[in-house]
Amino acid sequence: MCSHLKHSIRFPFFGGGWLPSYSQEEAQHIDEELFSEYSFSVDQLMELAGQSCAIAVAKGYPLQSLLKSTPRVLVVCGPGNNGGDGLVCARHLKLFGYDPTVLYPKRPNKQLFHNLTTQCEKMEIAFLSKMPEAEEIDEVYNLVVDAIFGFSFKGAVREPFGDILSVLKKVTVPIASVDIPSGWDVEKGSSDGIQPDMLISLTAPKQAAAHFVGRYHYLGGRFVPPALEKKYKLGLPQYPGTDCVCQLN
Ligand SMILES: NC(=O)C1=CN([C@@H]2O[C@H](COP(=O)(O)OP(=O)(O)OC[C@H]3O[C@@H](n4cnc5c(N)ncnc54)[C@H](OP(=O)(O)O)[C@@H]3O)[C@@H](O)[C@H]2O)[C@@H](O)CC1
Ligand SMILES: [K+]
Repeated sequence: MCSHLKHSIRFPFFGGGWLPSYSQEEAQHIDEELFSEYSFSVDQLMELAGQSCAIAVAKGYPLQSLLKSTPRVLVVCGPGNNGGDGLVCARHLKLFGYDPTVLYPKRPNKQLFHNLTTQCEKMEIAFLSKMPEAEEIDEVYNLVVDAIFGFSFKGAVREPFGDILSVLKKVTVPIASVDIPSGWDVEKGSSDGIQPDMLISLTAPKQAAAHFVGRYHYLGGRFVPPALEKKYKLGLPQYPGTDCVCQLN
């Protein structure tokens, strides 16, 4: 376990101050420790993470500001826990009055993901069988939630996600990325990757967040116990009041 952070970059956050960012390995250690030492379950943290993503989306793109006549949002979910955050986010967006549609092309055979999928279906959230073309997305949806890959993404993108990311590079509606813009190297970012308008960093920003140039950067996942924050020198900002997201830019 590493509790000493060697590679943090610092960047300013809303209201003043600085926040360190974390390497892929550091993010994975923090994640593991939350489950092993602090006895959280994945379901618990995923619910809080996904709900904070929905709240950040609602703050950045309020219902009354949407340009289309129906509040449709496309939520693209990947095969890991980032995709699970997307399913939770879709469910909470529905509760907030949005009309989410989910694309979930590679579904892991695990009870957690079956449950999250059923919960969405029972809330009459539609699932697409294929990725729409960029023009159709621009025409039908107000924004896209990118929950394809998070901090475990590595190497060249494998299909079907290569094609999906190619479409997302062409859309002109805003993209809100969960934890990391999908397809970006978790530490170095990607100059020719998708360029989200919103990034919701979970627990703490990863190093790639330093390359984010969109309008809204939120921190979500207000579940870090103080002792863990101290051990990893997370230096998290003060969340306002009882809010579970904090705007960083
Ligand atoms: N403590 C926290 O902060 C919390 C974090 N949470 C969330 O968890 C996220 C991390 O989740 P994670 O570890 O499951 O991995 P994630 O990034 O979703 O992707 C793994 C999947 O992607 C695949 N894959 C990888 N590379 C690929 C490639 N090149 N091309 C194609 N596929 C590729 C890989 O496939 P495989 O290697 O199995 O084929 C695997 O199936 C984190 O970012 C945050 O959103 C919250 O839910 C809870 C609290
Ligand atoms: K993502």
